[in-house]
Amino acid sequence: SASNQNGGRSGARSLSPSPVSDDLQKIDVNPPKGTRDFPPEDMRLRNWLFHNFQEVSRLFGFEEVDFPVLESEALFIRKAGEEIRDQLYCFEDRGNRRVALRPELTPSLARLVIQKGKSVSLPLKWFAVGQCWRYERMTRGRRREHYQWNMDIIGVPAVTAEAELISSIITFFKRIGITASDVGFRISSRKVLQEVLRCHSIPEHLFGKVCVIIDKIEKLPLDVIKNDLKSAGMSEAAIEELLRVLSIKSLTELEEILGGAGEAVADLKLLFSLAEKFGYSDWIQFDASVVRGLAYYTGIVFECFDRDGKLRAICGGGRYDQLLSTFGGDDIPACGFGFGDAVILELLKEKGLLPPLNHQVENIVCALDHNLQGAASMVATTLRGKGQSVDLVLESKPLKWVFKRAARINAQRLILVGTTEWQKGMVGVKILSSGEQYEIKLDKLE
Ligand SMILES: Nc1ccc(Br)nc1
Repeated sequence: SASNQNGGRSGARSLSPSPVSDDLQKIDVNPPKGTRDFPPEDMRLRNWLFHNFQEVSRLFGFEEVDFPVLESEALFIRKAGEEIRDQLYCFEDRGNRRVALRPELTPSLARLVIQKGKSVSLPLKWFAVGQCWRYERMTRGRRREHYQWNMDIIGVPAVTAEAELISSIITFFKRIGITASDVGFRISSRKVLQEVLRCHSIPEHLFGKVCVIIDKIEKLPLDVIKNDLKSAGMSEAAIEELLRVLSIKSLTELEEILGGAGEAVADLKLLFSLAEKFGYSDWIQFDASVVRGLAYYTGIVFECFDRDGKLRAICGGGRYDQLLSTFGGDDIPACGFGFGDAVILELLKEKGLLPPLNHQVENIVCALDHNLQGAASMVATTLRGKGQSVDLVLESKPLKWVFKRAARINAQRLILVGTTEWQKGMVGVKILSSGEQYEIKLDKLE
């Protein structure tokens, strides 16, 4: 027989609504390419990590700030050929504005400092933990978002600020069990590059572009680096001298080449002597090849690496004394770092240092009769009022189910609300670890 639109026989009118309407469609339940969900077990690890970020920031007297994930694209448009620019997650909004998902936090921080102007007193010590984005066309399976911890000191020209920032990162590492045997900091100053470029009369405006090219020295063949430097306007002689200086691994040798009068050597010597006083000399080394890939750094730059050499940089940062003035703000010195949430977790996994983090609830409360559901809600509310966590069983369930759930949520106590006990104003308590059980007046329960 002919089937009607509901798949039934002709003449027989289906009373139920059509099984499949136009609105229903099977959606992709995975998150967008390059992004992550945080189911409870991953969220617990993320919260643990962020709690340590926040605790260290508190120990160092920093104030928390945040900014919109969506920013004007103009904040990130720099002409130095940075990867961060090539991968900008940008679009035109419905108001025809060019906007971007922030790829980093520093420009937003600079914008807010300028916005605050004279209403804030320097130095500012601000920190943020925020999601940052990049759009990689060729998703080589790489992520398009990560969370970054940033700490920034605004208004301090001396390298005491950089020494403090490095100390904060080391404090974080110590909190989570990472030692100087696991990781190290490579430290240099872009003033090294600057002094070499000046010796060869390379114009200042090429500085950022040259730094971005040099940052790729470990990732690209040397002849590509040389060609890029030549295209950027450097002579063969300047390139050779630059590469020679970049291979220096000791401050003594650097001083021999650059002399002791320049800012680069002075800054680095002071930083290493402060490190001695902080007690973290074992964590750091001078390495002239460190330049970092952001165009706006102007002085000390540093990055943290895993000594086994298996992972990408764990974090990085430096001084950016010109950024605020390039945004039209005053000439205010600044330095900071970014610390992503991904590589550190890979390192902790490598080192067997991931913390055991289970869901835990102090109480599971269950009515033994459906007429006592209200009473169970009162018990739950009483306990919650005393700061106790409660998983309230919300439907009539067999006790076997309740015990299974109690085990699954790592409940410490089972509170049973039964008719006989409740008539006496009492509830049943079972300590799930020991099996001990007793009855108690509700107002005595704590
Ligand atoms: N800048 C940036 C943003 C997002 C990811 Br994932 N990596 C780097």
